[in-house]
Amino acid sequence: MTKAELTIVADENIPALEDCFGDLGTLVRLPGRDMTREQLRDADILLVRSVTRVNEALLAGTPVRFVGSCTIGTDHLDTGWLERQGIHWSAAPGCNANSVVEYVFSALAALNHDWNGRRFGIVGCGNVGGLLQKRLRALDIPCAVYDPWLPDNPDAADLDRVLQQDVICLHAPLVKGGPHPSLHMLGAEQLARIKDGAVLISAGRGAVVDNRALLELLRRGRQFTTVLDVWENEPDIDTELLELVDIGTPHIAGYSLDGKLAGTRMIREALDKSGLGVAVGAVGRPSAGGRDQCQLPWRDLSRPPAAPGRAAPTGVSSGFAAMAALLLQIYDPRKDDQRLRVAAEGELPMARAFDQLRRDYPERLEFSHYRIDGAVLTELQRSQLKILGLE
Ligand SMILES: NC(=O)C1=CN([C@@H]2O[C@H](COP(=O)(O)OP(=O)(O)OC[C@H]3O[C@@H](n4cnc5c(N)ncnc54)[C@H](O)[C@@H]3O)[C@@H](O)[C@H]2O)C=CC1
Ligand SMILES: O=C(O)C(=O)[C@H](O)COP(=O)(O)O
Repeated sequence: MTKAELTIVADENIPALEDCFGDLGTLVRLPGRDMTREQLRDADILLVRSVTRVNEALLAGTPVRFVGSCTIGTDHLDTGWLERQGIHWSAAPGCNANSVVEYVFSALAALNHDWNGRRFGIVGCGNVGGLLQKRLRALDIPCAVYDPWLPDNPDAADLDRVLQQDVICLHAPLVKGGPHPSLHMLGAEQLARIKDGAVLISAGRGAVVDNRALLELLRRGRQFTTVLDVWENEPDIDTELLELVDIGTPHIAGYSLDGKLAGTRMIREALDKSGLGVAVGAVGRPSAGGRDQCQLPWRDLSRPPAAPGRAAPTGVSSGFAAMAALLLQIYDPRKDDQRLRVAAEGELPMARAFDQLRRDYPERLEFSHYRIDGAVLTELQRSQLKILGLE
């Protein structure tokens, strides 16, 4: 790219855009869900999140040479087509993995479902599932892992065995072809194998679970607890399914501020590495130094938040509930669940309400920003909270 200034078209929901890309040229912010080819007529760089389908229909005939998705998932990118066109692309592997793992523990805390003494099943053991497995191992909690691409995982098991565990966490990407497709990997047959009393947490991609089959099962009164962060047909999710799940959230498991900023920063780094933009940055408008600015939010984040920076005693003084209450002071997924249920009852069509909740998502910082403040906890609980990231 040899233009003095680049045109960067970006999803308006990407944080720190100015900090991370402002030195390169003109930033055009657009709603990600509705981007059109016409809007990319002058774009050199396209920055998206998971809601923009990036394919021939969007990009053919545009000058876009670099596509960056500030997300872990890549199922919205037609990577084959991009590569055939010589369009450089990058996603942000692992950027919000910690946020998703914290969502899992927060959901269990919200359900007052003590993880001690339970057995976990993990489906998909990459950055998210792998981090969850690492935390569980540190907590001395057994787990079984189904990931057909990782047969040597020390906890490797087949899917059936994983579905027999007490807490089943789904973190597989959406894969439609190849030897191990994940589309509807949990259909009626697999869902029927989940034990009564178990907890199913789906935080990978919605269509890994056949939502209709799940709805049928829940309608028939199956007694396992369901936590859905991801849904089929987002943003127009099935509101009857929402009514029947125990916790339902609008695809925000990865929405810690830390995770979102990491996504933006990783894409800037990928752009720099690609060589498509660095030279332009040097001859472009005077800059305070793009990459340094890009670090700024990180320095800000290293300060404890104004309030609350501490998780303090809550009146719940014993057992798992005390530990759960502390975690819920930091992040309580039931608040996201409530907002989604209220939105589903409101005047906006579901799809718009779902997207609006995601766009206006409140700032959420990860556990590592918090310190325990004089709560009455056992040594075991303190060490568990430390493993989860609190001091
Ligand atoms: N709810 C949310 O907010 C978020 C959801 N995600 C989703 O979670 C997915 C996983 O994230 P990462 O672990 O970071 O991705 P990753 O790419 O690091 O790991 C994915 C793992 O899934 C495995 N896998 C592939 N096909 C599978 C199948 N059919 N069955 C079981 N495992 C399979 C792969 O071998 C790999 O180890 C992402 O692809 C994304 O779709 C990611 C971040 C946030
Ligand atoms: O990183 C991913 O993959 C995710 O699922 C994101 O957290 C989803 O966020 P949006 O890209 O849809 O804002």
